[in-house]
Amino acid sequence: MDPVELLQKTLSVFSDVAQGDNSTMATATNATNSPSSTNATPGLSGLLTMLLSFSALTDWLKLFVIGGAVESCRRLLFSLWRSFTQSFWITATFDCDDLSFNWIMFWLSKHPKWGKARTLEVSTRSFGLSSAAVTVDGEGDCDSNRKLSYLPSVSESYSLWHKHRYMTVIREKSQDGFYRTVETLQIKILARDHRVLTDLLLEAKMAYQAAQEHLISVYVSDACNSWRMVATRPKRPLKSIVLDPGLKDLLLEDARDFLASKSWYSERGIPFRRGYLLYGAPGSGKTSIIQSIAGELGLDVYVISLSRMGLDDTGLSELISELPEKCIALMEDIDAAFHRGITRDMDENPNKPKKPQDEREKEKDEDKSSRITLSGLLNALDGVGAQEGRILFATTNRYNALDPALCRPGRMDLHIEFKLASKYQAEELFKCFYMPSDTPIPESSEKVVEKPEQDVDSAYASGSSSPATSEVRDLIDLDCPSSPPSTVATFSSSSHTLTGQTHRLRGPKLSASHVSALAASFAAAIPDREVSMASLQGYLMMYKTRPVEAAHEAPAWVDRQREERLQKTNPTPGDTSTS
Ligand SMILES: Nc1ncnc2c1ncn2[C@@H]1O[C@H](COP(=O)(O)OP(=O)(O)OP(=O)(O)O)[C@@H](O)[C@H]1O
Repeated sequence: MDPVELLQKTLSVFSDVAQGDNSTMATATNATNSPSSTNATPGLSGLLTMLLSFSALTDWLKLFVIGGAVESCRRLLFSLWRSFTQSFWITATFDCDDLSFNWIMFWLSKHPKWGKARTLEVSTRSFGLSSAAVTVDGEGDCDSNRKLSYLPSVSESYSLWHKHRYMTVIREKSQDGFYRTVETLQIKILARDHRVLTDLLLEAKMAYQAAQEHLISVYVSDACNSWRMVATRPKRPLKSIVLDPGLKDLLLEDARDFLASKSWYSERGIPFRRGYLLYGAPGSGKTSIIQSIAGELGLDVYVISLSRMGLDDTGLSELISELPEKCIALMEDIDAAFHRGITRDMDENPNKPKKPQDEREKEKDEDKSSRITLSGLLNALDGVGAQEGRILFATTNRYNALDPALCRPGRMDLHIEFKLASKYQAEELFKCFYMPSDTPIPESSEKVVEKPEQDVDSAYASGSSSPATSEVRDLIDLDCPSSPPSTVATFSSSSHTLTGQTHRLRGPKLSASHVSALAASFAAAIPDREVSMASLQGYLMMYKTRPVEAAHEAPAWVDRQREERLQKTNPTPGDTSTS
């Protein structure tokens, strides 16, 4: 039909309808006694009849159908095109809560692209790798392994080439349901083969692990009972911990052997878990040896705090079942979880003044907040949900207070006592402190004592300026055992030859044999099993750069310690200063 004709018809219909309506209204107004509304019906019904018989309607319908089909085709083609183009890309998204996010961000931070980018983010983040102070390139002391890094900016799209592959990078930040800022990173790689992404991830992970080589990661549980990495700690060298002969090897070899025996355990149907209970005097090295073993075995440490507010048996089970297969789970002061209220101090010293009221109230509140029961702990440790492959270390100062069920083999397989310092430990600790860094510390002190004790005194009197021998290839180096000697300004004082200006270079030059002699003299002054290794360390710290004095003053220090202990156990009436 001709459009003009169509328009004319439509207009005439509308005018008919309008006329019909007007006549209806006039009839209703003029003839009130016999209101007749039937006059309106012919108008509407006429319109409907006309519309239905109207051939244009079919044309309209055709128009809708054809239009709909065209739009559907357009959309289909568009999505096909998108799928086609996407088939050339691999799109990977990394969530900030996932460990892979750290790998890829660390890898990105090392990419040269950001050194030239015009828009970028400057960041001091270490991605869980280091807590060292941040240094900027060109800064004086750039030894630090933690540098200011350049990263892609948020909400910008970047393109870069890596190993002849084109990729784009987009970082996004948003808020989750808890108003927490969540960050995601999207990497699109122009490649069809998935191996490209796997290779990239592997590369990022290896780079991350290489940077992590000297660190252990420490995880704690959050309020949602998920593990969260909170810190990285430098690996503590095993040789820096002095225990009775054989103890370190026993622990380390046992743990190493366990990790290598998965099939042995499964063949015999024994749960693949190992527990160590380290108990004994405070400050005797329990925590330190665990940190060191974690470093030696390359395992991360998962700290299970049984007294954490809100943690109940279910939460504990969840946490333990979510431990990774190879890790160290650490429960410190395991006795405290069930015997709070009896503090160590009260145990050791019944005469100790009572704690203030508010502190006791706080402790009571903590008691209420911890909902772990012994049976809950026992089930979590070796119930059906307990993780396989984990090594559990538990420490306590009150061995006898522990429930036998907790200590039984299967839960705690090895019980190792850590005692107060022996003479042997005192001597070795002294050597650890003062032995020139590249001199191996001999295992047995007896073999290396070359100088008689009077030599020590005379050395002290003469200012310890023993001539440097070929054994002394480095200065006494406390902080950085493996760092090379720096240029040194040497000068003599009345008592010592002091060298350099920095802390680590201020020690007197002593030969290994001289240090051994001083160590023997020191050990002779330290009574067996009377002071803790932590107090010995504290004492030696006061003489960081004065080994001769440290050895010489030791007897007086021991006397003072004894006096203090005596005072603590028998305080003079009215004296509240001891704490
Ligand atoms: N055997 C040791 N060899 C070297 N250093 C030690 C030794 N024992 C303790 N120390 C030093 O004493 C400090 C405390 O040690 P650590 O925390 O390991 O003791 P602990 O037995 O776990 O104490 P607590 O039972 O109070 O937790 C650390 O700084 C550590 O360097």
